[in-house]
Amino acid sequence: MGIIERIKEIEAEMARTQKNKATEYHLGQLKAKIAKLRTQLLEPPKGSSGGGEGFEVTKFGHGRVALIGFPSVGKSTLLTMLTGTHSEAASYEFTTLTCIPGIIHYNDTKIQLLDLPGIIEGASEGKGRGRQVIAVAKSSDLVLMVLDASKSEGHRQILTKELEAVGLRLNKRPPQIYFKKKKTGGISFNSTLPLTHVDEKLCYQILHEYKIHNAEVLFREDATVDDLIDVIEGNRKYIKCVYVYNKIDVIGIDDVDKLARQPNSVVISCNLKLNLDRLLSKMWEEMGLVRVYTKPQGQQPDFSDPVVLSADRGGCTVEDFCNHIHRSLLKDVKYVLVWGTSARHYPQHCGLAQSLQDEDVVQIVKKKEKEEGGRGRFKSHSTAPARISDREKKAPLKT
Ligand SMILES: Nc1nc2c(ncn2[C@@H]2O[C@H](COP(=O)(O)OP(=O)(O)OP(=O)(O)O)[C@@H](O)[C@H]2O)c(=O)[nH]1
Ligand SMILES: [K+]
Ligand SMILES: [Mg+2]
Repeated sequence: MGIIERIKEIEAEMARTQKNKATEYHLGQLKAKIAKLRTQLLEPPKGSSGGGEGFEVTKFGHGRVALIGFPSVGKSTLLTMLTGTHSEAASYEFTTLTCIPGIIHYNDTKIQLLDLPGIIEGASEGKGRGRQVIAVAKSSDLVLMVLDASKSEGHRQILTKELEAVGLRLNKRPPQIYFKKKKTGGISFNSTLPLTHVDEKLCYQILHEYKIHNAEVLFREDATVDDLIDVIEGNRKYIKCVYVYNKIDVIGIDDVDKLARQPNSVVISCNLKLNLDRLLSKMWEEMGLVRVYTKPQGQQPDFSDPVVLSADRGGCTVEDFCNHIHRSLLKDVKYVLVWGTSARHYPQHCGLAQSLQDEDVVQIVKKKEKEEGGRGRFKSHSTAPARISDREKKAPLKT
């Protein structure tokens, strides 16, 4: 029997099993069995390179965003509108067959947007080009789930399920469970609060299913058995997702209003160019990019050429900033001066651990180098943290 058939069989058994206290342990065990099989399913077949032809696109820019959705929801139309790169759009399904990259220029950063073939129910099991598409989604920093506003609301759930089946977790953070395999000592099970979903016996049973007999487990939240399995599997990918309802030109205003109120959702129409600005600003917000402007001593910062950092990828402390400029820079840094929202006063002397925020201005003071006199406008020691305003960007920063 193939892996997919075995998954189907266990799923059928779970559906047959009534949920109650007595079956709880058995159901937990079945969940773990399915998770193990799904992980097996993800392993690339022997002898293959893993990727898929037409799907190996080099990362480019400050972040990567993938367009995921059913066929003909308007993904290619959207890519063409946002990036200017042409991607064939047509009224028939599966117009797009490979991964097509474009670049969005936004807030002086470059964001790679990827158009992909439509996926269908069963994609996680290899239907259509589902597996390649999902692999690209996993390599992204943000997923835009494109939905047809005129179609069933159920599509959002079906797609979410497909993505979850291959270990993607949308708009979730990793469960607060500490888990460490040991060589000896048996299993130690603890929690920092009362648990309502998982008890010691269930945890032992799940670990047993994974043939783990020595480990330390500490629940720091009231997590579920699915959370525990995610932590044991350890291969889950937590990605932000914005739900994009396209084609609002063909539905009534009441329905548009309802969709727009869903969490993490933006309603648009490519045909009428409606609300694309809102989509871009939502995308920007979710990516959490941090632009930092370098101010050479005695000169103006170049406000068109930021160093772009991210808390999720690589971090955004002063140290990360220095490493970004040059690996060897760090050893020469005495301290840095920071202007912007992360500074308590202007300018603030900061160490390497200081976190930077979007639109901060940083001057690096090297060892043996004299710091700037601080005569300029930013020396004004204002106590309220403030964002470098557009006006200030245009005005000369005399120092
Ligand atoms: N009414 C309406 N139609 C749209 C809109 N955006 C795209 N379409 C149409 O929807 C159809 C499918 O568009 P595509 O961009 O090819 O969709 P896709 O998601 O890339 O499709 P596949 O590549 O086949 O998965 C085309 O006929 C588009 O003209 C919109 O905002 N409103
Ligand atoms: K299409
Ligand atoms: Mg397409």
